[in-house]
Amino acid sequence: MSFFHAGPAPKGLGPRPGALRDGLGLQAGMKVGLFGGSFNPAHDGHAHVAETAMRRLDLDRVVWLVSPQNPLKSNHETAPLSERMASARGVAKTVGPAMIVSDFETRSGVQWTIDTLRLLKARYPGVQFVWLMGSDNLASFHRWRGWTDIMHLMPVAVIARPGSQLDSRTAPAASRYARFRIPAPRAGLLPSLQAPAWTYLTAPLNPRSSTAMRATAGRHPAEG
Ligand SMILES: Nc1ncnc2c1ncn2[C@@H]1O[C@H](COP(=O)(O)OP(=O)(O)OP(=O)(O)O)[C@@H](O)[C@H]1O
Ligand SMILES: O=C(O)c1ccc[n+]([C@@H]2O[C@H](COP(=O)([O-])O)[C@@H](O)[C@H]2O)c1
Repeated sequence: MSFFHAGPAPKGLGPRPGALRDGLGLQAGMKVGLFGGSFNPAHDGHAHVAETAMRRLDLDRVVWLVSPQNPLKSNHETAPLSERMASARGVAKTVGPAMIVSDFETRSGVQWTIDTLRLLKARYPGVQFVWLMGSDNLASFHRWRGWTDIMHLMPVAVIARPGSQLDSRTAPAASRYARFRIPAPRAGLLPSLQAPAWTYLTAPLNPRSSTAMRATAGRHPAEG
């Protein structure tokens, strides 16, 4: 199992003996954010999501799950996994030692988030997981495979992203699960709640996107 801790484990939360063999080094009782992404490349918007979730949900760890390939995106622009892992490691390091960057999905041969989350829940029964995503993904969440199963599997925290806030608040997933929404000031309770439970964390916003970074990187210097 390949994984990467972005620094020494925080004091008192180091992996127990044998934890490295388990893969991610997660221990029962930990509150852990699962942050899936293409990270093509990673950027400070991702750091913003991880930091916001750590602070507002009072998490012990955030696992950056570098996806083999978003099943809803075209693969022709997706950089090799090794490059995206390196990119995610570089950015995760800026957030701190509670970040874990993992190719768990590739190693496990899964692509759909529902399968990933079921595997992780089965493997770490005592861990309190929360699925993390930007609000653009809440807007299209009803198109994900088994999205209602995801809602019933673990709590979900949505971090506001510029350009998708209105969309996501009126999204089918938001309406369908409106009565399970936890007000943001009580988001610290989320990891310990039984699913379905979700929250929407607003402001401050970070405008960065991988698409914009790829566009800039691809532009000829003379184009400015
Ligand atoms: N600036 C941001 N603010 C809030 N959430 C973000 C931000 N950037 C990315 N995310 C979230 O991070 C997760 C992984 O995103 P991803 O790796 O696809 O980056 P991206 O910038 O959205 O990429 P692309 O532009 O290629 O679609 C998604 O849940 C996405 O919503
Ligand atoms: O399982 C699905 O149907 C599904 C559809 C779209 C995206 N996802 C996951 O959502 C996460 C964010 O994807 P992306 O490409 O926006 O970074 C990543 O872990 C994807 O595997 C999952």
